[in-house]
Amino acid sequence: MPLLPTFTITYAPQRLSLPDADVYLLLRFIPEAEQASLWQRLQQEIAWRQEEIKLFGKTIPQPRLTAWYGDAGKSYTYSGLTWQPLPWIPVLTQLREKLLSTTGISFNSVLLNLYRTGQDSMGWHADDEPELGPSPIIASISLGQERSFHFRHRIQPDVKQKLILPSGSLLLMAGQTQHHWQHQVPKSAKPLEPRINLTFRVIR
Ligand SMILES: O=C(O)CCC(=O)C(=O)O
Ligand SMILES: [Fe+2]
Repeated sequence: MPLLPTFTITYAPQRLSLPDADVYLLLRFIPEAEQASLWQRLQQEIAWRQEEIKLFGKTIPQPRLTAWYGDAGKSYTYSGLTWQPLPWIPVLTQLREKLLSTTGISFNSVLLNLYRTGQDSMGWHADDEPELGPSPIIASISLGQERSFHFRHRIQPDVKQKLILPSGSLLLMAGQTQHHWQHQVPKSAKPLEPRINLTFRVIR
């Protein structure tokens, strides 16, 4: 299997050495002292739901809880369903503003994922829906249990990069990343604590 250069962890934003991709990791986007209260607010204030998905003609519950917030009118079509976002609430508006001051990007929607245990996961996919435009920009914040995050190249699926996303980190995916790469959060056989992930997006 072709090996990509090892990714070294620092606390400055780092660009990953992935070919055909623009991916940056900032490990301490949410300071440690703020993580517990943010976690608590998100757990309590978000309208978490377990949605169903159709897989090979069968309807099954998604292996995680989700919620969708954003500007009115910015709907999103995904798995054949069109989702209307819930209106912004202060805890999410504050994070959106923090992202604006850090990245200069004004995000208008956010998909939240709650991975309850190591058995919750997200399968291989790319966030390349037409409403995300030709170069989707996604800002992904992680809180709680650190989890593995894998990239694989679309036309050379044995070219992979594996990361750990720790609590407080920000992963930015931009440019042509979604065209050339897929990503996943695999299940873990180990018992794991819950993790909340927020993926802020720009819907056209
Ligand atoms: O949980 C994560 O880190 C990834 C979530 C994700 O890929 C998505 O919401 O599209
Ligand atoms: Fe994704």
